[in-house]
Amino acid sequence: MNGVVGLTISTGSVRGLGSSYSYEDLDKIAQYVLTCTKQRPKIAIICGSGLGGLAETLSEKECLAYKDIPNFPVSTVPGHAGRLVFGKIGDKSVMCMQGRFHMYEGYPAWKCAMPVRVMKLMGVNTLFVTNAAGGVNPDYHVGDLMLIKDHINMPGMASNNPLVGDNDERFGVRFPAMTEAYDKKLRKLAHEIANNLGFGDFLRDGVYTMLGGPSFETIAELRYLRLIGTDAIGMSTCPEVVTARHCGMRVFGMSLITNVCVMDYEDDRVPNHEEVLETGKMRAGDMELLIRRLVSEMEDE
Ligand SMILES: O=P(O)(O)O[C@H]1O[C@H](CO)[C@@H](O)[C@H]1O
Ligand SMILES: Nc1nc2[nH]cnc2c(=O)[nH]1
Repeated sequence: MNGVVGLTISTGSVRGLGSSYSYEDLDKIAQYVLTCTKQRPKIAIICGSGLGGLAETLSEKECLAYKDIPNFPVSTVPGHAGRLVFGKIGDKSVMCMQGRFHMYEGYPAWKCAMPVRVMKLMGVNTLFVTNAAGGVNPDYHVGDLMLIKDHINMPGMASNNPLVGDNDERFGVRFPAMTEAYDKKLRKLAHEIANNLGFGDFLRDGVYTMLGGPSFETIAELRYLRLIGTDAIGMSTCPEVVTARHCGMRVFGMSLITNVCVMDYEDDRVPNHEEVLETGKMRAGDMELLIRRLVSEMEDE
């Protein structure tokens, strides 16, 4: 397959840390992907666990399996189809990742986020990230939609930041700010649209925390996460968002609360991935509607 684009992965970071894909390697992947679609999207959407249905709603749909893209990772998790879907929402070209990469699959943080750099090199300037998450905030209910206003990147705090390693200034600066990781204007517009759609009762605004997974949290861990300001907990998203902000992309994030996080030793409920996927089915339609409206109504960058 490498022969398709003549891509061999180059030396990588001098100290063996961080991405082993150079700017040129990623650009070859981006140019290859562009040969597989007539769309030239400026908007990309990463679909979380069980949330890939949004990609099915695109018009003029074209699909490209990750396994058919030279040097692209592959999805290993149920609920992540493992393909790029190109098409249109209204008159806007978009691309969806129907399935993302997680650190618990064995991918380092930079590799989880590597598709974001490919998107950037394809011309994308706005990234939508969605995920399935557990509700840590006791006021949250299963089926709530949470607009992500900020995140706590736990793996990143332990040096599993996707930007670890040599910095290529063509992507961004060595020390990027993350104070406004999630675009305020898009969040405001999403609130307005959600209220018009009658979603006010189940729309939240909160802080997403990423843990590496794949085990769900202990009760003591959940109590700690709440203390530090977590509203929703998951195992993804932060590497993608940090990488997107590093290369100057505008980011909008949304979590679907798929399960309650049990924080009481007397409570026998346990989280499981099947429940996560089931909740996705229950609320996915509303999430899709909100994102489609947002894409249609937002200003181009
Ligand atoms: O974050 P996404 O990919 O939506 O998936 C979430 O759901 C899975 C656990 O059920 C984990 O992968 C967690 O991160
Ligand atoms: N870590 C974590 N990830 C999730 N993804 C969906 N639900 C959960 C959860 O409760 N915890």
